Amino acid sequence: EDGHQLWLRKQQAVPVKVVSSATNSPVVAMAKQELQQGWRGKAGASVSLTLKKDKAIKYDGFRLIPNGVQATTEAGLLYGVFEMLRRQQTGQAVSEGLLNPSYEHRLLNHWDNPDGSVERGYAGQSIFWRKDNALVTTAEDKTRWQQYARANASVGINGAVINNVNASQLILTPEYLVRVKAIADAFRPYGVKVYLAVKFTSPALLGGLKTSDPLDPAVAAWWQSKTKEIYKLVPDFGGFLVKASSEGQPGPQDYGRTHADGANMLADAVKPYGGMVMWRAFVYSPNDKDRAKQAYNEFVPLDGKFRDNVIIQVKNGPVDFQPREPFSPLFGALKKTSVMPEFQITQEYLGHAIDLVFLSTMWEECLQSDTYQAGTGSTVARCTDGSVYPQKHTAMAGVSNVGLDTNWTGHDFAQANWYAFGRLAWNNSLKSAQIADEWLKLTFYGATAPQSAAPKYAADWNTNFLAPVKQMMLDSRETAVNYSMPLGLHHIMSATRGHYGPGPWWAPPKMRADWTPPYYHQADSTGVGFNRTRTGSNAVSQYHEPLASQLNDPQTCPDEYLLWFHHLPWDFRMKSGHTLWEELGYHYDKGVQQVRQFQKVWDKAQPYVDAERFAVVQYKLRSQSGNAVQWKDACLLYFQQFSHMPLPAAIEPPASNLDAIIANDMRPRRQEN
Ligand SMILES: CO[C@H]1[C@H](O)[C@@H](O)[C@H](O)O[C@@H]1C(=O)O
Repeated sequence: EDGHQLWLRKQQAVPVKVVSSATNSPVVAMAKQELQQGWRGKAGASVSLTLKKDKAIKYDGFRLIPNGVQATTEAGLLYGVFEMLRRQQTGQAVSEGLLNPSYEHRLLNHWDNPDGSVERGYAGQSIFWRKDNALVTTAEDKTRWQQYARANASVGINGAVINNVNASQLILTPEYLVRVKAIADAFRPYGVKVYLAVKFTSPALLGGLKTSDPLDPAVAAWWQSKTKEIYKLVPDFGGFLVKASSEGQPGPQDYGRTHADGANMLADAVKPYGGMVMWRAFVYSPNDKDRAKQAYNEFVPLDGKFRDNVIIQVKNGPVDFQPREPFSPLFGALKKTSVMPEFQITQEYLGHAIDLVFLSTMWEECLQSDTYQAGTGSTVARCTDGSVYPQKHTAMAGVSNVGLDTNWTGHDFAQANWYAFGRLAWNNSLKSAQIADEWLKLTFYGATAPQSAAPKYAADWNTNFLAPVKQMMLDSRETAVNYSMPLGLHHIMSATRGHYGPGPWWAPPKMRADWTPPYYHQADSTGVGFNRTRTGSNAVSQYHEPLASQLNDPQTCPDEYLLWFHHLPWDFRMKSGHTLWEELGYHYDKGVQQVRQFQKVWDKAQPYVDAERFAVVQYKLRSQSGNAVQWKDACLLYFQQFSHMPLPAAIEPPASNLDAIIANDMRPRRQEN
C-alpha cells in the first residue's frame, strides 16, 4: 500500500481555506485539491493562489509568498503547492522565496513499445500500451495515468515521451493516436504534456511515399499533415523525439542528408503549434573508430544549422549510460544550438531492478563537471540551462524506470531515482544528500508508527533510520562502480543476460566490432584500458583545456577515468602507491564489502519499515551481494590471465573459477545485446 503511493502518501491533513484569483481550470482545481488533501500547516489557515505578471518568474516557476503561491502559469501554482506540502512533510520552513526551474522542459522518456513491452524496463509491462493492440482506454488505465502524472507534477516533471525511441510507425496511426489523446487528457490537469518518438521512415511506411527523404516536398507535406492531425487531437502536444541513424534506426543520412536536414524538416512541421523537436545525438557513425568520438564529430560541424525549436539530446557520457563515464564533450562544444542532457533512470547497466543504486550522485557528478567551454565554471549544468551560451529552449530528459509493477519501479529504492531526476531537472544545482533526505522522509517517515508519534520516535528515526540509510544511498553508486567497472573500465557487462552481470570475455558472433571484447578494455599482456590520449584515439582533444591535458596525462587523469583514457601496464604505479593490478583488486573487493555493509544497515532498519518492503529490499540486497562477488571474481580472474600477477593477499579470494563463471554466462539464453 505505502509503496504504491510513492513519495505521495496519504496525509493526516488539517483543514485549509483556499482563496484563488485564478479561474477554476483543471490545473488550478488540482492545486486546490492537493492542498486540501495534504495541508499539514496551521489548521484553518487560508492559502492564496495568485496568477500575476512577474518578470522574475521564469517558465512555470513560482513565488512562495506569505500564506500562498504566486505564479504566471497555472502549472506554477501547482508546483508551488507541491513545494509547500513537501516542506511541511519534511519538517522544513515554508519560507518566502522565488523558485524557478533550471530547464523549461523536464521530461521522462519511456522506451515503451506498442505491444506493451518496455525496452530495458525492469518494472513490468508498459503503463501506456498493451499486448494485442488493446487500445480501448479502461477506467483503470485512466486512474493509473493520473497517478503517474500526479507523481511527475509533484517533482516538476512537465512532459513525457510515451513510446520508445526505437520507434514503430504504428504510433502515428489513427488507432494509436486515439489512445495518445486519452493519455494526454489524463495528464493535462497535472501540467504534463505528451510527446511522441517517431520513426524517420514513417512517410514511406505509413503514407506509401516512395521515399522519406527530408528534402522531398512530399515528405515534408506528409509530416505537416500528420502533425496537424495530432494537434487536432492533442492541442498542447509537446513535439517529437527522434533517434535517427543509430542502431539500425533509419535517418536522414540514408538519403544523403544531414541530421540538421532531418531535424529541421520536423521542426518546421511542429513550429506553427509551438512544438519542439528533440533530436538525439546518440548516433553511430563511421567517422571514427573510437565510438566515444562519433557524436561530437557528427554534430559539431552542424552547430548553428538547426531551427530554434530543435534541441540536441545528449546522453551524459560519450558512449552509453555506463556506471561511470566522463561527461560527453558535446555539452561544452555547441554554442549556437540548444543542447540538453539525457540521463538513464532505468538501471540497464546498474543492476536492473535488483541492485540498490541511487543515481542522483551520478547525475550530480555529470551536471557539476566543468567543461571549461567559456572558462572555469562552465559546468554541464550551466552549458545546458542557457547560462554559458543563450539557448532558445532548455530541457532535461530521463529514460523512465516505470512499469505496471505495484511499486511502479521494480525496486522500492528505484522510486528515489524517479524522484531525484525530477528534482534535478527542476534545480540542476541541488545536492544528492538533500534529495535523498527528502525522499526518505516522504517515503518512510512514520511507516510503522503514526506520524504524530512522540518526539522520541522522530529522534530515533533520524539516528537509526534516516542517517544510515541516507548514507547507504549516497554511497551506492560508487559501490556499484567498485564491484562492476572501477577505474574507468566500461562496457564489460554480459552480452547474454541483458547487460546484467560481468561479461568482459564474449559477444555473440557477428556482433558489431565496437561491442566485441576486447574493444573497450583492451586487456593484453602489456596492460589494460582504452588509449584515448593524443597517442591513441585522441578523444581527449574533444575536451577543452586545461581538462584535455589533465586527462591526457596518466599522472593527472583522475583515477575514476584512468582506464577510460589510458592503456597502462599492469604494474603502473597509482597515486595510492599500489600497482594498477592491485588497485583493481582493491576496488572490486571494496565494492563487495560495501554491499555487505548495506545489508547490515538495512537489517537494522527493520523496526522502521513495513514488513513487506523490508523483506523485499533485504532479499534484493542479498542477491546484489552475491552478484557483486560474481563481478569481482569474474573480472579479476579474467584480467589475471593477462596480468599474470597474484591477487593482493588482503582481498577475499575468488569463490569460483573462471571456466565455471564463463560457462554459466554462456548458458543458452535468449541473446540480447
Ligand atoms: C533504446 O535503445 C537503447 C538500447 O536498448 C540500449 O542498450 C542502449 O543503451 O541505448 C539505446 C538508445 O539509447 O537508443
